[in-house]
Amino acid sequence: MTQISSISLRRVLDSRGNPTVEADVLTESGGFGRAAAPSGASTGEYEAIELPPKEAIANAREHAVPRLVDTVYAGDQRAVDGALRAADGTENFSEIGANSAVAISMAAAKAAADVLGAPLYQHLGGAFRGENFPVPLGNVIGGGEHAKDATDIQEFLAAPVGAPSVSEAVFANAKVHGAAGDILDERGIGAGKGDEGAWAPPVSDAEAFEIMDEAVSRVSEEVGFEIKFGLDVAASEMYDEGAYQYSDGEKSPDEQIEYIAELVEEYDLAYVEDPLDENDYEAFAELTEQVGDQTLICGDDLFVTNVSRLQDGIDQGAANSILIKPNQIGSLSDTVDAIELAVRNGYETIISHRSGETEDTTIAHLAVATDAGFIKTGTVAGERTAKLNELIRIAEDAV
Ligand SMILES: C=C(OP(=O)(O)O)C(=O)O
Ligand SMILES: [Mg+2]
Repeated sequence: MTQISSISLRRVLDSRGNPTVEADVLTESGGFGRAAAPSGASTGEYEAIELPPKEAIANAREHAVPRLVDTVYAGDQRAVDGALRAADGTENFSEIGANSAVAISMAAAKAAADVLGAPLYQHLGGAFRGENFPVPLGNVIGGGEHAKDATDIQEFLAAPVGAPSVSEAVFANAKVHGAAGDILDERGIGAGKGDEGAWAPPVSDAEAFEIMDEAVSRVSEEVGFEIKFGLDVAASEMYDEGAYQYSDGEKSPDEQIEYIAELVEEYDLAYVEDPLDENDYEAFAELTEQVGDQTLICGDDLFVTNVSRLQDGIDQGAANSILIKPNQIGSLSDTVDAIELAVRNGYETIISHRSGETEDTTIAHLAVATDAGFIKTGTVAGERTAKLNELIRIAEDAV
């Protein structure tokens, strides 16, 4: 029933106005799935390879499509992803492109769900998936690689940890974004927005902390539940010549550990992603030792959704949570392997968007299917609200 009968690949626009790969998968019984690859700007050194979309599409048409069509069943995700791996023949999808691979992989899952008449989260998670819903982490203020002349730290994220429901959490994050805008106005600071729709004001990180702190406490008071905040430092992007390069000077790795530990204490941060360079497992382990019982120390560029990098982290006690981005590794099976390894070892999982996104909502389903504690998918902007609104619908559907 779910045998793949055709695959179409095309270029579509992403939220930055760049082309990306979209895949349609059809099954012999008429099941249909469509998915598009997102794209990062602050990419990790060890991510699977995103090829220019024209090249990725041409190579996937030549090598992957013939192996899948009339042969593989969309309902057998391992077989789909195994065929993609075999067609590619490299460790990092550099032949057909992780962008083509992940689009086909996700579209096949959707086609299978369509045949079964089940929502994607149900197909991926099965009857025994957990009953929890992820807490959305919402990017409110940001800079780094996502906006020029703004903060050094890439993302200041609202974390509505006390929200009684997904929809209240989603609306709370939007309110925090609004409150941060008000506070910027009150301070006479004009701000544009970065790639993910977060405010990108020309302020120091210290001022951004003040604004975030004020915004979450205003909204927390209004909605009546606890809202914390967190960071994606994206520290690999600032690491150069053995030090972290901030606008107001540099910090050695030891100073960086001390600085982050102080921020965790001072602001009671719920979440700190990539506070250290992607090659410095030892420093991650040191920071995790110091503050890992108070906050989530998350590896994004550190782990790149890759089981072998995650296993190294587990062995060394580096971080206590992992950011999960399907396009960093190139297939849903590899993604789920990383999630399962994390869960078996007590690492929290945070399913994440990329800074370049489309209307695709797969990550909302994946987060619910795998019982992830958190989902990072922005706050405002259509390609972000696509996922958040889907989460609200899933929560309604799942009761
Ligand atoms: C979402 C992120 O940005 P990008 O997609 O640019 O890597 C991130 O770093 O977590
Ligand atoms: Mg990151």
